[in-house]
Amino acid sequence: MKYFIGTDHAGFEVKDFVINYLQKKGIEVEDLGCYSTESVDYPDLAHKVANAVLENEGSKGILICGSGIGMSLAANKHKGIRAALCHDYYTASMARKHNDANILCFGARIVGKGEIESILEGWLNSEFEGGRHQRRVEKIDI
Ligand SMILES: O=C(CO)[C@H](O)[C@H](O)[C@H](O)COP(=O)(O)O
Repeated sequence: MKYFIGTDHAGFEVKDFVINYLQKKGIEVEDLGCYSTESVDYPDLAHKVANAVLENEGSKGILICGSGIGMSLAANKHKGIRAALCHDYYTASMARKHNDANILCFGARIVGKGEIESILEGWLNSEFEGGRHQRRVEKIDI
């Protein structure tokens, strides 16, 4: 399973923390930017990660901005992307179990590193449950 990660300037400082966390679990991660705290526009990174996920079957993405809102809005413009803005273990877990989300978004100005670990755990420990949720997920794309 490969992950693509992207942040804007607000998310830049936690990016390495997330990458290290995933790599320690043996997960391959490709960093698509940004590469400094210089101000950038979150949609540019959201579109980059969304396209990478769509082009690489079975891959997933992580997008981090200040609130996580802008990243999720932009990524969800792509057909086939289900980007979930998560705040804790429960929301991250449900995003995988019920929504089969393929991009995890969170806000670096909202959650600290302890909560980020919980979000990543909730996401990584949870699998899509299918069944009635499959039907509902299929109704998302129009
Ligand atoms: O997109 C966002 C809000 O929906 C993100 O939180 C951005 O990181 C934020 O808007 C960036 O704000 P800044 O004042 O330009 O740092």
